[in-house]
Amino acid sequence: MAAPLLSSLCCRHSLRHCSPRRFARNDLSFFRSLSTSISSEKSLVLSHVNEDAGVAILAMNRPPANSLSLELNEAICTSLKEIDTNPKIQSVILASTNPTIFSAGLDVTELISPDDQRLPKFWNSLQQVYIDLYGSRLAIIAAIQGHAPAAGCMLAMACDYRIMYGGGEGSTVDGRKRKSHIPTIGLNETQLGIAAPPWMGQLLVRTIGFRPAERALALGTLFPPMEALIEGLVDDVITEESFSPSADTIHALEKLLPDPIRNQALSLVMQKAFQEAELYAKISPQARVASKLVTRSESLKDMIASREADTEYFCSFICQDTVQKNLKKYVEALKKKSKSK
Ligand SMILES: CCCCCCCCCCCC/C=C/CC(=O)SCCNC(=O)CCNC(=O)[C@H](O)C(C)(C)COP(=O)(O)OP(=O)(O)OC[C@H]1O[C@@H](n2cnc3c(N)ncnc32)[C@H](O)[C@@H]1OP(=O)(O)O
Repeated sequence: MAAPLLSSLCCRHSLRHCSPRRFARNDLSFFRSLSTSISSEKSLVLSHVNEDAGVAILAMNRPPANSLSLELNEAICTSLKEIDTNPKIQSVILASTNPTIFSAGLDVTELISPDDQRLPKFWNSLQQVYIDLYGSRLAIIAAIQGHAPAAGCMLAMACDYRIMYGGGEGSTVDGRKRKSHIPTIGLNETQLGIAAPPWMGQLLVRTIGFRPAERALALGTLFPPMEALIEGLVDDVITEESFSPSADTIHALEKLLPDPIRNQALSLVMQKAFQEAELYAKISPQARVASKLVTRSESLKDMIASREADTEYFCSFICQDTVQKNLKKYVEALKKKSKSK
C-alpha cells in the first residue's frame, strides 16, 4: 500500500532516486538514496574531514544567527552530500561558527510578504535538510553551543546524538572568556502564533515522549540545558565542572576544524562531540546503519509521503493575513530587542 503512494508523492527534484524498493532494503543505499543534488553557496557552511578519525565537521556559517534561509538549507544538504561520498567518513559533527547561537530556526524574514515562487522552494529545502540529516548513513552529532529554537531544535533532533553547552559565568565556549550565556532549545512556534509542522512536532514526540511533547508544543517551551537533559531533548550537557579536555582530542580537533573556527578546538562541547563522533565511527557501519533504519525509516516514509501536502498547507497558512500580522510583529520585536542591546 505505502509503496505506490510514496513514489507518487516523492518530490520531483530532490527525491527522484528514492524508489520504494530502496526503502525496503536494509542497507546503506536507503540512506544514500535520500541525498539531494542541490547546488549551494559553500561559504554558508564550513566543512572539513579528518579521515584518520573517520570524522567530518559541518559548521553553519550564516551570521548573525544561522537562521535557515533557502540558501543555507541548500548549503547544508550539499555539504552533507559531499561528506557522504567519502567512504572513510562515518561521523559528522553538526555545529555553528557562532559560539552562542546554534541556529535561530527558520529565517523569519523568508515568511514575511513571501514571493510565491520562492516560498514553496524554501519550505522544500527545509524538508530536505530534515530528510538528509535524519536519513543519513552518517552518524551525526549535534554540538549545540548556543540557542536552538524551533527549526534549530529540529536540526538537533534530526541528529544521532545531542550535546549542549550548560552555560555559566565566565565560561570558555570558544576558549575566550565571556559573560554568562545560558542557551535554550525547543519548538517555540506557538510563541510566534504559528504551529510546528506535523513532522517536526512528531519528531519531538519521538524524542521526548508523548505527554512532555504535547505540553512543550502547546506552550512553545524553550528548555535551558539541564531541563533539556532531564526531558531527553539532549543527551549530554557539558560544563567546565563536568568535563575535562584531553590533549589528544584537542590535537585531533585542530586537524579537523577549518581555519576560521580552529579556536573551537578549545570548546568543551566540541571536544565531547568529537569523542562521541569517534565512538560512532568505530561501530561497524552496516550494523549501525541497519539499527538506524529500525527506528527511522517508517517515520521518514510517512513524512516523504505527505511532503507536497505539507508544502501546500505551509504556503497557504503563512499567507493568511493574521499569520502575516503576527510574524511582522514578531520580527519587529526581534529587531527592537537586538537594537536595544
Ligand atoms: C494539519 C494541521 C497542522 C498545522 C501545522 C501548521 C503548519 C504551519 C507551518 C508553519 C511552521 C513554521 C515553522 C517554523 C519554524 C521556525 O523555525 S520559526 C523561527 C523561530 N525562531 C525564533 O523564534 C528565534 C528568534 N530569535 C531569537 O529568539 C534570538 O535571536 C536568539 C535566542 C536565537 C539569539 O538571541 P541573541 O543572541 O540575543 O541574538 P539577537 O540579538 O536576538 O539576534 C541577532 C540577530 O539575528 C536576527 N535573528 C534572530 N533570529 C532570527 C530568525 N529566526 N530569522 C531571522 N533573523 C533572526 C535578529 O533579528 C538580529 O539581527 P539584527 O541585529 O536585528 O540585524
